[in-house]
Order: sequence, then C-alpha cells, then structure tokens
Amino acid sequence: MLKFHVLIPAAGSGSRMGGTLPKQYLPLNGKPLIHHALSLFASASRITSVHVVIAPDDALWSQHEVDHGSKVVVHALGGATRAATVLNGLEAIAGQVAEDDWILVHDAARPGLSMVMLDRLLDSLQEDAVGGLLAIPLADTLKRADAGQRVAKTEPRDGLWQAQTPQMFRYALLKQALQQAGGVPTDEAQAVEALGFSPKLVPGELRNLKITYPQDLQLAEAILLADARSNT
Ligand SMILES: Nc1ccn([C@@H]2O[C@H](COP(=O)(O)OP(=O)(O)OP(=O)(O)O)[C@@H](O)[C@H]2O)c(=O)n1
Ligand SMILES: C[C@](O)(CO)[C@H](O)COP(=O)(O)O
Repeated sequence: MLKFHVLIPAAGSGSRMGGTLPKQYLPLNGKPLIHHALSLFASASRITSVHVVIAPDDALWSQHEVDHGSKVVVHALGGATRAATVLNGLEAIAGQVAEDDWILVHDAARPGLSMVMLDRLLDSLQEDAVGGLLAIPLADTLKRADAGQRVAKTEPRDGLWQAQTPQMFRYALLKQALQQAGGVPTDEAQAVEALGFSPKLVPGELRNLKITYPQDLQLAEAILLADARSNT
C-alpha cells in the first residue's frame, strides 16, 4: 500500500533571523513556529508517520513539546547542514519505512502549509515516477546586482519558479541522492536532479513562505490570523 511519511529538518540555528532562540521555537500566534506544520501533518489522515530531526544538543524541544500523538517521532540527529540533517533522519528510519514509500521533507520554518496544498501535492505526485515539490512561479522582474548593489542586468524570468516544501520523493531515491550529492544541495530536488531526474513542480502558494528574516514572521502572523478569522 502507498504510504506517505514526513521528515521535518529542525536543527537550524536561524542565523538570518537573529536573536538567541532558534527560529523553530519562536512564538507564532500562540504556539512555537514548528508546531504549526506539525499539527497539520499529525492531523492529516493520509500521513503515516512524522519524523522531526532536531540538533543533538537541543535543550529546547522538551520545553516546547506539544503532544501530537504517536505518529510523531523525534530524532536528535541534526547535522551541520539541512541536507545532512535530512540524510541523518532518513538513515534513522531505515527498516521502519519501505524503500518505495514516499517521504515528504518539510521545513520547520514553513508554518503556512495548508491541507489543500498538502492534498494537491499528494494527488499530483502519488503516481509519479520521480516525485517533486511545491513551488511558485516567479512573479517579479528579476535583477542581477553588481558589487556596488546597482543593476548589472535584468534576467529573463521565463520558466523560473521558487522552490517551497514539502519536497516529495521515494525513500530509496532520496537517500541515494543525498548520499551522492556533491557540494551542499539546498533542497532535496537539487540532489535528485543531480542523478539525472526531473522533479515535477506542483503549484504552492505564497502563504507557504519560509520564515527567514524577522519581517517574514510578521507576514506569517497576519496570514494565519486572517485564516483563523475566516474560519470563525
Ligand atoms: N543544519 C541544519 C540547517 C537547517 N535545518 C533546517 O532546515 C530548514 C530550512 O532552513 P533555513 O531557513 O536555512 O533555517 P536555518 O538554517 O535555521 O536558518 P539560517 O540559514 O538563517 O541560519 C529549517 O527548518 C531548519 O531548522 C536543519 O535541520 N539543519
Ligand atoms: C528547501 C528550501 O526551503 C526551498 O526553498 C530552501 O532551499 C531551504 O532554505 P535554505 O535557506 O537554503 O536552507
């Protein structure tokens, strides 16, 4: 039977966010950032298990823990890069998942994923030979800067998309891709592309933004509040 598992890399330090608290634990509309995506996956009936990979020296998870049920498992095996964290997580679940089970890798720092987007991703890819990712077509005109932060060139934006997560690949392919990845791929698709495959782009939404800088947190707060109001 087709099974879907989620792996959430959550071992980053949030250096671009600043401050002392790693961003996955920053409060967002009454709960730590990471718990927004976790709640969604824990409540999604199509998801079999959810694996959170935190840093080996993370002393904050237990202070912020929320019971999401037995589907959620925590591994204190984070690595020096996002790719290393994901690979460590995959190796930790070897034997617990089938080689052709689907793995959805989702950033702890993307709290705006919705059930609609998750279902769209699963429906679009569950029969796919390769897998793929949520992404949005580039909406703005693209400028390349010179060293003095002046425009060197306007780049054509045709065919350009911004990668989001979840990124969804079969367990064996994803593990092989990350084991063989040269350099440090910043997403799973890049590692799979290096093996010669073409992951499918599935339309995401702006609300699935990644919290990278402080202003992103304000935007996410506004989006989630508007959501909560429209649901009351
Ligand atoms: N060594 C790392 C680095 C990042 N991540 C995770 O990868 C996701 C996306 O990465 P990013 O936004 O770059 O997070 P940080 O590395 O925390 O941020 P920064 O690059 O600003 O330090 C986050 O869920 C982050 O926790 C991880 O698990 N292990
Ligand atoms: C995986 C990702 O979220 C896709 O946009 C992104 O590449 C990770 O961000 P990072 O800042 O490069 O870690």
